Amino acid sequence: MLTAGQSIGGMVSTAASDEGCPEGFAFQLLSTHDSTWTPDEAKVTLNTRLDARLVPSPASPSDVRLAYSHVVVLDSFFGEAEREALLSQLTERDWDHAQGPPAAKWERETADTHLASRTWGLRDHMLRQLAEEPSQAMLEVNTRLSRLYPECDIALMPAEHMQSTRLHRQPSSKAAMQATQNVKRAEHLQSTSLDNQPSSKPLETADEHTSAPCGEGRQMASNTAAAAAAWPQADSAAAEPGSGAHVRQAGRVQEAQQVQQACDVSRSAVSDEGAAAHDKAAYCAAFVGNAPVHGDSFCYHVDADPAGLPPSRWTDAFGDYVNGEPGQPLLASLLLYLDDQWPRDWGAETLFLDDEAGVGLVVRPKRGRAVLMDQDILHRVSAPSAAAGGRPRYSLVWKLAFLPRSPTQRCCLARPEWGVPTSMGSAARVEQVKQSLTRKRARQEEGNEATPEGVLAPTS
Ligand SMILES: O=C(O)CCC(=O)C(=O)O
Ligand SMILES: [Fe+2]
Repeated sequence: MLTAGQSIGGMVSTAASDEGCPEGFAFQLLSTHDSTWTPDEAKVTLNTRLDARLVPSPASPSDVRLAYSHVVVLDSFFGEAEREALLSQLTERDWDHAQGPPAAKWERETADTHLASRTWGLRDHMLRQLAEEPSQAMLEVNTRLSRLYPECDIALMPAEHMQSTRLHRQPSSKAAMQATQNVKRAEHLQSTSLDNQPSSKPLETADEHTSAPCGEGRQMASNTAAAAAAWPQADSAAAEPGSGAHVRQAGRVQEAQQVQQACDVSRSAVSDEGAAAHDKAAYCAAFVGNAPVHGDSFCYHVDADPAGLPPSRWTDAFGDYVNGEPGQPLLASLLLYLDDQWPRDWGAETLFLDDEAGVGLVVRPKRGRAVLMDQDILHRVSAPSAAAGGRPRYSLVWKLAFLPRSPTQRCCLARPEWGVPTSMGSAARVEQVKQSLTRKRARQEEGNEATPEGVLAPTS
């Protein structure tokens, strides 16, 4: 374990220590093992950036920086041995997948938001096992990831510390909470808009979210009455800094309505069981298992956004910041597709959206394929087509925090050795502005005019 203070101060240690940190707050670094794998074995199929925006950046000289969200697709990141082992671990060896996932390990209690429909997700005991007893295959994946990003320490996202620690009144209505969240989102968008758009633009964007049948956040299973009791969340909370809209929620549906933004962690359970039936502590997982089947429906969500978390041990330690801020943990997800084969016409692609620009990306499930994404990017599963029959499309997602080793270091999914990432949507527009500034600067230098200043300096 590594404490927040240690990692961010550059004092890397694997000993558990809470010294100088909020009570009980410690990172669980990825466990690794010996491996012969080298990073050049992975094929970089996609290295892209979207969601360009100017954001406050206390660590940057000009107090603002140009932020992007990244999506990286790596093929041959893991081998057949790891894929088979992981799929067996999550199902059963020789399981007949045409019958759906095994009920002993999966339950149909997971949703993108508390309003969204339920789909298959791993049961709590499986999520715990993934976090607490990593299998050989997981150790190999962890090792490969750590080798790919040797300059950062990589930890499981401490989901349990990202839940609100404040007690609040019950919300007057879900709609009120949602509206407040969207005001928060709108404020965030306004403060970060590159085009200096009138305030109606981001607010419209926010309203679309309010009225959409699906809200934000794919949520995990089996959080409990304890979650609702410990972290009730309300309209008053939503109005406070740090309780923004981009948090995935945890909890069975009744609690989720109360907890609202309690915890990220991808998918949430929405069981019919009453809250009183549960007395164990809420379990917020750093893993998510997905098994979408034909007929399911999914919603765009972000996995987590450090600029919009409710007050928690996490925000006590790190405050509110935009993902990718120098010196702060980068929240990123690693997704592995686990099916042996997945023909194109079976669908079930992962979709990524640059909301501002209204364009996106499609990533097809493929054997040995891994996707790395910043957690603040809008994305969703798409359901398998009828052609897939009852067969689920399996994915396993690691929720991670990439920890910089110095206050100025910025962790980034796009590795320098892969070249400048392809810019899409709002990032492509920014690229155009940068090019025109570069041309203007060249003309000004020729004509000896003043040069425009540098927040648009190229970064990945
Ligand atoms: O499996 C996928 O395509 C995406 C899953 C996802 O978004 C999640 O687990 O948070
Ligand atoms: Fe997700």
